Amino acid sequence: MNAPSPTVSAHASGLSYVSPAPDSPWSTYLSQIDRVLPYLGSLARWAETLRRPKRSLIVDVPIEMDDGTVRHFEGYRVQHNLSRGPGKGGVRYHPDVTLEEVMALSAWMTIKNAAVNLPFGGAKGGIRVDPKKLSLKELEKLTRRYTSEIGIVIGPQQDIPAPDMNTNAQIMAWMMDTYSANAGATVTGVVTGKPVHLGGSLGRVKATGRGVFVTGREAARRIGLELNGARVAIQGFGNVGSAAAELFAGAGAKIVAVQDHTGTMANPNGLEMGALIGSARLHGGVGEFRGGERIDDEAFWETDCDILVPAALEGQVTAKRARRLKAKMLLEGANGPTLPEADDVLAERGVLVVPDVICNAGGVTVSYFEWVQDFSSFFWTEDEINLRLDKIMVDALKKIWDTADRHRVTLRTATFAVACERILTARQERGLYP
Ligand SMILES: NC(=O)C1=CN([C@@H]2O[C@H](COP(=O)(O)OP(=O)(O)OC[C@H]3O[C@@H](n4cnc5c(N)ncnc54)[C@H](O)[C@@H]3O)[C@@H](O)[C@H]2O)C=CC1
Ligand SMILES: O=C(O)CCC(=O)C(=O)O
Repeated sequence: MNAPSPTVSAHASGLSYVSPAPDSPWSTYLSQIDRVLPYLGSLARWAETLRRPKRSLIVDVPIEMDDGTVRHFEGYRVQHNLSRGPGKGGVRYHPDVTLEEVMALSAWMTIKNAAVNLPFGGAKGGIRVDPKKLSLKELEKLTRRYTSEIGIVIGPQQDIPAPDMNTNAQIMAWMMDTYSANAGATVTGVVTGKPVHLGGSLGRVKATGRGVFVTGREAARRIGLELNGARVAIQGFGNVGSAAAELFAGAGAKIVAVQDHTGTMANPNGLEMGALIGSARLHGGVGEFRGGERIDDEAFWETDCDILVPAALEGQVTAKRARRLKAKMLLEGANGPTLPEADDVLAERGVLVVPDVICNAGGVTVSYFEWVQDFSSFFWTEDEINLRLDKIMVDALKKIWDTADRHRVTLRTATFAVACERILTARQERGLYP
């Protein structure tokens, strides 16, 4: 009898990763892989490697709450692919986090790290929790216990977490401290995105937004769109969205609409960035800002703009919304914001999509710089970091653009082609026998 095919055995194990729910992040990722296969030549025979995570860890994270009760949270760390180096990718705290979502986020890290040629595989982690409902003490306990639980798979040479949605430098500091306490020595290189006093890198906080701006500026130049005076709409005003907004405004663009979980604010003459950032900080979101008009959340997708930046959650750009967009260019600050069907609509309508796996790679690029600086204990200036970041992003986009022209495909498929060639070549060269 023939051995069962990997697909059959994955089904038999009860995992959902072979037939995910339509429009789920993992199904979006699998469809992106299907689309790149014709451009991989003989390397396509290794494609199954990309369709299954190397290692998925589910952990139970019990903590004592401030009222004395004990609550259990579910946490994850998925290492999607380790062919090119240690796992690398952020940690998300969100009430909707699932294993399947973390699988997709870790897979996009594999593609992203290869697209900008960082010596990393892809990984991601998360806890299903609404951190806004925890006290600071509960948040610290949760982070420390989660770090101890995933301590068996992370490490500066194994897998290096970093911030993602609802996590930040303070959370990275607690993770570093817990890992170090368990290891019996300070190990700064186990996470990136740390505070600068603890081995963090200058420039990391704004690096993802900066990468969105730099790729956006390059793409705009190539399609003849003048940034000075361009109208930009942004969904998500957290780490990524707010940093990108500031840089676009600094280049003379008008931020005409901003949406976050507290509402959507618009002003066709441009929202004043300093005031908006101050108000968002004070009120925990943009919804209380008085320098613009509050509009219906769904109307955001019809904003009269040149550039639209989704910088919040996955699956936001549906086919229906894609048909209504007025933007000439979509810059994916978020991971996985566009569904495959919407990609097709946007391509048909001639809307340029700069995909997540290159557009938001600025964060992990500076995380790589941080990891290198931690190893050498020699720290660079912010100017050095920004210069190196800009060069990596511009060079990577050029290669992707050339690939898109050569194969006559979208920038997303071209980014996957560049990345998958690197990943699968590494896989092939490592061989099959341990
Ligand atoms: N932080 C980083 O370095 C990187 C983040 N990303 C991606 O960028 C996206 C945003 O991440 P961060 O800015 O770090 O997170 P954050 O936690 O700093 O901000 C998230 C923003 O999204 C908004 N948001 C949440 N739910 C929303 C909803 N239903 N509708 C509209 N807005 C909503 C929040 O209000 C907040 O403004 C995520 O997709 C993340 O994976 C990608 C690369 C690196
Ligand atoms: O900085 C990092 O290591 C990862 C950032 C991240 O999670 C992402 O790019 O989606």
